[in-house]
Amino acid sequence: MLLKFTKMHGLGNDFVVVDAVSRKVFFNKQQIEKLSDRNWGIGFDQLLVVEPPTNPDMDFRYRIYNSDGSEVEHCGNGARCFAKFVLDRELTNKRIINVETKRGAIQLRVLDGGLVTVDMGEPSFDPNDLPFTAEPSDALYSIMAGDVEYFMTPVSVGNPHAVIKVDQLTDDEVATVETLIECHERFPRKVNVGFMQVISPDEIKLRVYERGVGETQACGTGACAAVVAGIKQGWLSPKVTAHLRGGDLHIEWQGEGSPILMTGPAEKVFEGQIYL
Ligand SMILES: N[C@@H](CCC[C@H](N)C(=O)O)C(=O)O
Repeated sequence: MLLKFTKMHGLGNDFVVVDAVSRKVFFNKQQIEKLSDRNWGIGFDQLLVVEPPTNPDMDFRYRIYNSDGSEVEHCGNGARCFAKFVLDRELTNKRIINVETKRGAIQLRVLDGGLVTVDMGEPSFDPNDLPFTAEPSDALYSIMAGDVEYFMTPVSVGNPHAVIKVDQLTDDEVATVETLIECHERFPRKVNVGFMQVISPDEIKLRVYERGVGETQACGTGACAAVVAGIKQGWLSPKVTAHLRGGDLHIEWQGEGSPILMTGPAEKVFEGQIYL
């Protein structure tokens, strides 16, 4: 089968986006792994599959797969690219788009100038929601990664994140987390790991080692998790700019009971076709 796709990115977090509204398309794990391979396939961090909604109140459903073939609940950078994709392809002309994801319903608002604001829903700090094996607590949680003890905040924004505050971001830390924290036995469904440096109450630097992918140029849900963790711990104010390797995201959270709002860009790189 010849598969038509669009290559997109949100701050360098890259995606292959497929229109499964106009024509049904299904992928198995092996196909996704092969397509995601940067030597043998197209190469991407996540595959986004745009489908018709199953709920009549929604405009679309979209499914998200990591490059290792695992299906995930939520993808912040992907949601913005999804909005640009459905508008560019004239699958909708709405600028407020309601979408079903594995995490539940999300709302996307396309702003003048092309930026997209995503209502990411409410975060949860309950370890059971990630899941993370621990008794709920307001303090930081200690976790051993090899010989090193890290102190982290577990956050679910639909997908699981461990947020670790560091004084200075270094390559070493990010490189060692793969098996040590992402696959730690206390995270039975694995975890995305964010290392956050607080620059001021409204500015952070962040690097994220993504579950099922590795370190990416940017992670939207990771930025949301880091900011809400920082607000909860009293380090950050409600509106924060997150500097990621690929650029900046603007995150707003007014506290318990409020949704997280994430604003950032979405770019198309090219269109292509490949035999599946
Ligand atoms: N790149 C994404 C997150 C994608 C999913 C993540 N790797 C997971 O497994 O939960 C983003 O921009 O949020």
